Amino acid sequence: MAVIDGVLSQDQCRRLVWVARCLSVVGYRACVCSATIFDVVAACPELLLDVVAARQAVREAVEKALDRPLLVEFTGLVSWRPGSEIKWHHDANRPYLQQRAFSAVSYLNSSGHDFQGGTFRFQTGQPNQVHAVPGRVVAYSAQAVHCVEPITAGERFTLTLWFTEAPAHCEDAKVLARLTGSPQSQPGLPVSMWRLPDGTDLRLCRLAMAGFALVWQGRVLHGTEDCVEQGYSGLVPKLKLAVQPAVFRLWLCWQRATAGSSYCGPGGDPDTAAAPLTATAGAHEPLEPDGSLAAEIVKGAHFDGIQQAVLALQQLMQDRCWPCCSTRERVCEAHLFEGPTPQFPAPTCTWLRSCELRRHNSGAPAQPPITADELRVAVTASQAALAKKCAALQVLKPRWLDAGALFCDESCPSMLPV
Ligand SMILES: O=C(O)CCC(=O)C(=O)O
Ligand SMILES: [Fe+2]
Repeated sequence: MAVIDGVLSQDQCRRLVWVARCLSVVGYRACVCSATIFDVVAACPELLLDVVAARQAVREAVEKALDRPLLVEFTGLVSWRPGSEIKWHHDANRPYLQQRAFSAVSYLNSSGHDFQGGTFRFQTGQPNQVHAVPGRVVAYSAQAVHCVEPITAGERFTLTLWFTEAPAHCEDAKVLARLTGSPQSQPGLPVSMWRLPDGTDLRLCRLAMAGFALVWQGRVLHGTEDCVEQGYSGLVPKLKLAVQPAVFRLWLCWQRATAGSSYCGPGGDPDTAAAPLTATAGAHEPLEPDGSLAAEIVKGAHFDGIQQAVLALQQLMQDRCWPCCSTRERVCEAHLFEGPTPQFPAPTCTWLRSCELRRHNSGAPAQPPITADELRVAVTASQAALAKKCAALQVLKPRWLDAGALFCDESCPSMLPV
């Protein structure tokens, strides 16, 4: 294991925190939100520049410290809110994670200052604990047992990289494929990954965050119910997809209930979080919707099971609107749906040149690194494709996107890299 300081600059950390705030969604574990590199590609490809530069700096620092070449298998920005923790575990503890060889967690903000708790501990060896300092990286074998103590206040941000030595599991080719629009199959996660112990189904939360709901037998589903989970083709009546602003408010309640006071809505005040939505997205609807409130059933959209519905919606939205639908991130959404076309700033091109996405080392297939021009073309193409898809998807646009109630954390850097 190694603790390396100063890998990322304060400014890089600040920008990554902002990217995480913009794009992260529920789905990893309770009270934790995360944005994978694919979420960044999907929602706002220009923000990839920050992520790729940081990812490369961390990879190089870890390769040097561990004295071996590494391939990135997973890149994620993670926001840990009060109530979150991970008990003793190692990072390759699932049959489908056996390719994972090393882990590197980069801290983006400070324990004791930006958040309380959240100490990282190793079960054996030295150092046995690591405190978060912006720019600090802790790297360790994926087999090393460690934990993160509960976060008790504030929000803890990390950039988590997992490394593999198996070229087939390297993430880079998939990132490039996404950027250039090549079809990319998404391996399904085991259903258990989507369920919280209280029965809350994170897929339904994601749907709700996007302003959609699944309706079955006239009522909105909140938790997974085995009868609809199975996805057997004989399911009658079928699940229906509804546009459901009231469910969105339910999600806010769930988020508040699980995250305590950490949920930071518009203006930063948890109690006012729902206000702009109430004003614009169905002020008269009671908090607990029933099936009759699923006002706009999207015509013809019915499914045999939750996973099928979620995947279909995801595909329908071309994987693109999906991750940018959390409440605090309407800046990005507006940017994507309604805002001016962002310009790709010239200075970043020079900067990009050093940021190869693709590795060519011993085991990996030899590929030339992506050039700034190639990435620029890919980004432009993906933005154009996005604009077209969004235009075609107006019918599915969640109502609350019309709210125009944009907000921005004052500590945010400007929307575009400079
Ligand atoms: O955030 C950290 O310090 C470690 C996170 C971790 O152990 C994990 O995501 O598996
Ligand atoms: Fe871990």
